[in-house]
Amino acid sequence: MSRKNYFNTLTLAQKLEQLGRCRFMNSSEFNGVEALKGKKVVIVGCGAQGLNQGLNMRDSGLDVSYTLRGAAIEEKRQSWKNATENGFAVGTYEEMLPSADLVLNLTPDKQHTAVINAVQPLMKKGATLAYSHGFNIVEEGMEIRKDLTVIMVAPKSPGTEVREEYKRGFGVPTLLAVHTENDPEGKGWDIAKAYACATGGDRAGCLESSFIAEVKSDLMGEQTILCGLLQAGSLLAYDKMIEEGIEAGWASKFVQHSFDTICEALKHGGITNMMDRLSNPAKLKAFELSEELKDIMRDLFDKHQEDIMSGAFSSGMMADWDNDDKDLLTWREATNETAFEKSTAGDVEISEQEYFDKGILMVAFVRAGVELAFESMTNAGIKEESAYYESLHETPLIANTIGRKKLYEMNKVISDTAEYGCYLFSYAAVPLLADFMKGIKTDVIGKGLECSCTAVDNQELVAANAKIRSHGVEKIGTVLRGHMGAMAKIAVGG
Ligand SMILES: NC(=O)C1=CN([C@@H]2O[C@H](COP(=O)(O)OP(=O)(O)OC[C@H]3O[C@@H](n4cnc5c(N)ncnc54)[C@H](OP(=O)(O)O)[C@@H]3O)[C@@H](O)[C@H]2O)C=CC1
Ligand SMILES: CC[C@](O)(C(C)=O)C(=O)O
Ligand SMILES: [Mg+2]
Ligand SMILES: [Mg+2]
Repeated sequence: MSRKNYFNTLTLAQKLEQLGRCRFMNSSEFNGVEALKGKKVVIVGCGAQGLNQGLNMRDSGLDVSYTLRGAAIEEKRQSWKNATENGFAVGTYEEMLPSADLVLNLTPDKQHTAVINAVQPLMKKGATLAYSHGFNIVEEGMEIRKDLTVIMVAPKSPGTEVREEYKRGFGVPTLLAVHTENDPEGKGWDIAKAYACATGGDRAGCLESSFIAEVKSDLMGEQTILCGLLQAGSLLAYDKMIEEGIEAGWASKFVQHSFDTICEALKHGGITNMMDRLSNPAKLKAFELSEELKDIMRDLFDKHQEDIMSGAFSSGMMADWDNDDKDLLTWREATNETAFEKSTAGDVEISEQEYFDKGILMVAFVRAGVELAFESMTNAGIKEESAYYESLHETPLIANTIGRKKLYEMNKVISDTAEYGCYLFSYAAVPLLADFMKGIKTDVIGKGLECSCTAVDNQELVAANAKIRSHGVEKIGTVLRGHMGAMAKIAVGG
């Protein structure tokens, strides 16, 4: 199939301008859902994002319905059940699209070209088409009818959390964009802002972004720290504990809940707070391991970012699409067959603090992964705010999915694009870390440091703390978490 990488058609100046678009939007810039009041919103697809965004938008007072491909309706597939069991009207493209004012394309990225080719001829003149990820526009060069407005509202979160946060009276950080080639009436921003208000995104923090900045950062986050490294770290940690004689049920439960437990500390106070949950000797050990991990994995992180920027990643994945998803399905099968995935969590108590004290290696994986992803993204021209959302901010949300049903759940909940990238990274990272893992013992995974003394060298501790706290992800994180805290209070009336 012939595809044209839109990003690669731009001049260097245009690429840099698009990539550098990133502005934190003030809450005074939003006017609620006004621009969409009385308009007909039709969502194509009712999966992870489709269902949860639709529920939020309806609760925000909008007229929301769904359109599904014919077979999904005839066979009453899961997407049909998702929509109808939640009381939404569902119809064919022909029934629903001609009267729609705003059409949200929330189908898998692989299907976008076919979906858009089927959907756009039925859309009325001057309607708006929305995406939650810009792959189709940026990497496949999809061209949309010139009378249609094209926007993007991309939640930086799995669909389940988009809904849960909204129900709490809040939302998830969201990137907004209007496609420069498709804003014929100049209404794109008003619609994108109203859409973000309807999903609750405005309450958590929105960035004025571009399709390009979203794609190049989203792909990087999901491949490396958000999914790829959480998968590699889980598999390596479990295998090591079994090799070292730790009881399998305990190891299984420990790995399943380790990242979500330690990332709760990350969510509240960044890497600094996560590391501060360790005793000083354990913190120094985690610091040393994470420095080593950063040295080993830096080139791999940079390669993923480079391949994303050049288009090599997307052409590789699209070749797999054209090959009936052979690599994706092989990796999925291999992941399901790993010892960790096949293990059963034991009926054992593990306290919250134990996840830190006995999981020094897991803390090291998180620090190394968050910092490397942030560094690779910002070195490539992605702005710090976007890089923060795609590294530190979203890691706890993805870790929660592993806590629910291990790697199976994570890979099911994320998009197919993220799942492919996750395997691509993790199946490169696991062998890369083989020698490092040979030196790992139960003092850093499974049992904790043997020595109970808390003495450390002052200079060493001061230097480690300074390096952790002065990292760019900590500085921008403090600012963005400050906005989120303030907005959460406003949203819940506190
Ligand atoms: N998963 C996530 O949390 C996130 C996803 N995104 C983006 O959101 C978009 C949607 O992803 P996601 O929610 O994961 O998708 P899902 O895989 O969960 O949803 C698939 C939906 O699309 C429908 N569908 C699949 N193939 C076709 C087709 N050929 N024609 C019409 N409908 C089809 C399915 O219905 P059926 O097969 O029954 O017809 C189903 O309702 C993607 O662009 C993704 O990158 C962005 C942020 C996070
Ligand atoms: C992290 C994966 C993601 O980008 C997301 C949930 O934000 C996706 O594509 O699923
Ligand atoms: Mg994402
Ligand atoms: Mg994604």
